[in-house]
Amino acid sequence: MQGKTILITGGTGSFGGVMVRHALDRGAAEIRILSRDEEKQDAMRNRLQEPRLVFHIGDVRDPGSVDMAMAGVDMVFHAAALKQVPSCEFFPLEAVRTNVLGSQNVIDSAIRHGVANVVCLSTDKAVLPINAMGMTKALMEKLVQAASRRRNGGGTVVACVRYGNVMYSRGSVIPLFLRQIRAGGPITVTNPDMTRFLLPLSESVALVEYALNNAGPGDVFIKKAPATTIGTLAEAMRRLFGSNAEIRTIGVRHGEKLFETLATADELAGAEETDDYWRLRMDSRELNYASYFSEGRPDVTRFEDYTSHNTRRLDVEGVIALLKSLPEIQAELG
Ligand SMILES: O=c1ccn([C@@H]2O[C@H](COP(=O)(O)OP(=O)(O)O[C@H]3O[C@H](CO)[C@@H](O)[C@H](O)[C@H]3O)[C@@H](O)[C@H]2O)c(=O)[nH]1
Repeated sequence: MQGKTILITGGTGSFGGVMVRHALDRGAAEIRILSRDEEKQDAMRNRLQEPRLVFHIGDVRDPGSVDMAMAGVDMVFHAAALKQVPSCEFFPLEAVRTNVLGSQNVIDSAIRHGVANVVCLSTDKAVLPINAMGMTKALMEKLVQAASRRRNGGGTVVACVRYGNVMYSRGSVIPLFLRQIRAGGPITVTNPDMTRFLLPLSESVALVEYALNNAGPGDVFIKKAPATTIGTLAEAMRRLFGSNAEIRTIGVRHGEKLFETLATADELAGAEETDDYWRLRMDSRELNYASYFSEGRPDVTRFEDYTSHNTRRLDVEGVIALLKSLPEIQAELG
């Protein structure tokens, strides 16, 4: 990132906040934020007081505003998205407009402007998707791969990262549980046996940087992560903040799964593994169905899906230790 011009779409969100600091530390020459909300931009501008930070009001749905922000950019982190599961269930076309068509606008603009690298942020909910948010993110991954095939591996490298629940991200369950504890309860648990992967925000930034440095066209990068049940998370929060608030089961929300899948057996069969990461290679075969029947993939059965049910499971103590490592929780504990 040293000396580079970086564009972060949706850059005023949780990810953007941490990535901006990281890129500044790494010596970025200019960081552009493309987002819709002038108030959030103003808050970030005042908080950081940083001349290398340049704000663009715009929307990934509007190709013109994307082009304006893209000129002269070296690398793009595409974080703009509709990401709340329930709201996307009620407004699926809005999710298509932002997550699918908006992503295509970003990819097209980056290729047209000769940007070196684009990293698109995807989610475990894009794997075997059942809700509109996940389905539109799955389509975003397909758009990345289609663009990568068309480029025949040259020019702009467009890749994805996929991760599970980012701990303490805006609008997510951990800050909600904390607000409920502060208010004396109840702590509302949808289903205590539901599991989710847990990823500190700092690790999601590290994953994006890893993808930036290692991506080939159309790759998807995954960070191995532990998981926990939501019942365990609620209990860990209660103990950490010395609360005896009631834990109340409220039932699952629209479009929710009991567990999430970060990668399927099929994907893992062709993947490269390191200690911390999986790199899923794009299936770069030609659209030539003759070869599909003569070149099967016998290795698929050696793997099983990588899910929040079968990954390393944290108990209450494990979750408390992870929570204590988060700067936001440290600030709350004082
Ligand atoms: O009052 C509540 C609200 C949520 N949950 C549960 O807490 C977990 C996490 O919920 P939440 O923090 O709302 O996140 P998700 O709906 O899992 O989605 C988040 O995590 C995804 C990755 O899996 C990202 O892609 C999404 O953008 C992000 O909103 C889920 O099991 C919920 O059922 C509760 O138990 N009680």
